Amino acid sequence: MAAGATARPVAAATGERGATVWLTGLPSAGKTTLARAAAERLHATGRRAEVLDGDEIRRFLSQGLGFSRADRHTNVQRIGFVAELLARNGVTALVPVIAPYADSRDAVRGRHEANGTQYLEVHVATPVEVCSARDVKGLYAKQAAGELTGLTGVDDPYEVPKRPELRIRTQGRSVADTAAELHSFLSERGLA
Ligand SMILES: Nc1ncnc2c1ncn2[C@@H]1O[C@H](COP(=O)(O)OS(=O)(=O)O)[C@@H](OP(=O)(O)O)[C@H]1O
Ligand SMILES: Nc1ncnc2c1ncn2[C@@H]1O[C@H](COP(=O)(O)OP(=O)(O)O)[C@@H](O)[C@H]1O
Repeated sequence: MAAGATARPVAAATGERGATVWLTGLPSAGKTTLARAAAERLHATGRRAEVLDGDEIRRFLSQGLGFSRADRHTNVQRIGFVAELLARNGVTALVPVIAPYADSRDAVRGRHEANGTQYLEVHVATPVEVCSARDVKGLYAKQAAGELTGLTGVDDPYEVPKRPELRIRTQGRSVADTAAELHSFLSERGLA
C-alpha cells in the first residue's frame, strides 16, 4: 500500500476535517499568540488541534539548523511534512513559523494539495516597526546592537504572501479581537 494511504480513513472515521493553518509573519508579529489562542478555542469545543511551535521544532526536529536560506527552507519543509500528517488525520495543525520564502511556503502547499489535505496560509501582517517595539525575545535590540545579523524583516528577507487565505492586521488591535477574527475564519472553513 502506498505511504500515507492508511492514514486518511482515520479522519473519515472520526468525522473531523483537519487542515494545516500556517501563520507566517515577522518575529513578534503575533503568530504564536494567535496560534495558541486558536488552539485553546478549538480544544474548548472538543476539536483536535496542535500547535507546532517554531522554537520547539528547532529544539527537537531541526536541531543544528541555523537561519541561512537553505536551513530555513529545510526547517519549513520538515514542519510542513509533520503538519500534513496531522492534518490528514483530522487534526488542525496550527503552525506559527516565520517561513520567509514564498517558494518554501508554496512547496508545503503543493504537497498538501497533492495529498488532498486542506492548507490555509494566514499572514500575520504586523509592520516591522511594531514588531520591533514589541520585541518579545529581544532579537530586534540585539540586531540593533550589532550582536545578531540576518534577522528576518530587518537585514534578512521576508517575502510577503501575495494571496494568503487570510491576512490579519494586529497593529492597534487587541489579542482578543484578532483571535476572534482567526476563529471566525476557521469556522467559515468548517474547522471550528
Ligand atoms: N536571525 C533570525 N531571524 C529570524 N528569527 C530568528 C533569528 N534568530 C533567532 N530567531 C528566532 O527563531 C524563531 C524560530 O524561527 P522559525 O523556525 O519560525 O524561522 S524560519 O521559518 O525557519 O525562518 C523565531 O521565532 P518567532 O519570534 O516566534 O518568529 C525567532 O524568535
Ligand atoms: N492583536 C494582537 N494579536 C497578536 N499579538 C498581539 C496583538 N497585540 C499585541 N500583541 C502582542 O504581540 C506579541 C506577539 O508575540 P508572539 O505571538 O510571540 O509573536 P511571534 O510568534 O510572531 O514571534 C505578544 O506579546 C502579544 O501579546
